[in-house]
Amino acid sequence: MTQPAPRPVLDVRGFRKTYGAKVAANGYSLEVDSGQILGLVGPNGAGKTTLISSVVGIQGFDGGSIAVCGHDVASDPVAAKAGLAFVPDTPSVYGFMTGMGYLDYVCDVFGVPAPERAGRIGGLADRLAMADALGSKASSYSHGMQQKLVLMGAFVHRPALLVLDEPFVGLDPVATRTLRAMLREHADGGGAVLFSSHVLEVVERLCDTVAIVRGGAVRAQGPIEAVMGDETLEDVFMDVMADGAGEGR
Ligand SMILES: Nc1ncnc2c1ncn2[C@@H]1O[C@H](COP(=O)(O)OP(=O)(O)OP(=O)(O)O)[C@@H](O)[C@H]1O
Repeated sequence: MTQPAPRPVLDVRGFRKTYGAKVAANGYSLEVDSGQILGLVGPNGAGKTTLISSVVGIQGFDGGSIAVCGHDVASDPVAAKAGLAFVPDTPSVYGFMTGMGYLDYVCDVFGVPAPERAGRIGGLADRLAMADALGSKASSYSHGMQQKLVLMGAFVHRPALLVLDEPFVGLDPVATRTLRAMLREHADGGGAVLFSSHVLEVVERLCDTVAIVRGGAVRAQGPIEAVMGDETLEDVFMDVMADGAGEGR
């Protein structure tokens, strides 16, 4: 990133989303500052993808506001999207494009200067063991390779905010370790990260802050040490699940 991002990089206030009678987000707030990684955890159907979909602008919402780098996603969506990259839970790439063609396309969309592209792409390809694959069509890639390509596309334009839905699913152990390091470096370089995961050990190791959602509500959030106290994140998660068991998820 060339300029320090405004604080907070992601500002979610009073976020409310319903699907018919189903309340998938009940009006909660959360923030991610520059330098921070926020882990979003919760059981299946808790509302994690709902939040992420609204943050990245692929789904509207019913109440509250979301701003990325100070740009409101509803009233200024292009500016908000220019500041973020999104990695969905299922990689979706154009199979007819080569990996290099896809990355070049992403660089075009986000205005990555041409002289910088080869260096950035080469560096990411080396780290994620994708150098030999970029000349092949994405349709020939395995699931994990497609995931790596989408990750490369997210990192290549150096967004202020990285939003990732279950980013570790499908990655091999080496790539998992590499991605953890890349997310940490992104934050340490002044970026912000929001990601969802069911792998609590990864969240515990990697994140600065955590939000535990259940039934469309944030049940616990804050600095990860404060949320965990003397327990593991798994213990706290189980406490949250047990508390109010029988409520809708
Ligand atoms: N398009 C939709 N139409 C109706 N209900 C939906 C829709 N998308 C999500 N929901 C409901 O909203 C709630 C939250 O779903 P969401 O996908 O956000 O959960 P999640 O935390 O991402 O779950 P998972 O961990 O299983 O991916 C669930 O009850 C789900 O059934």
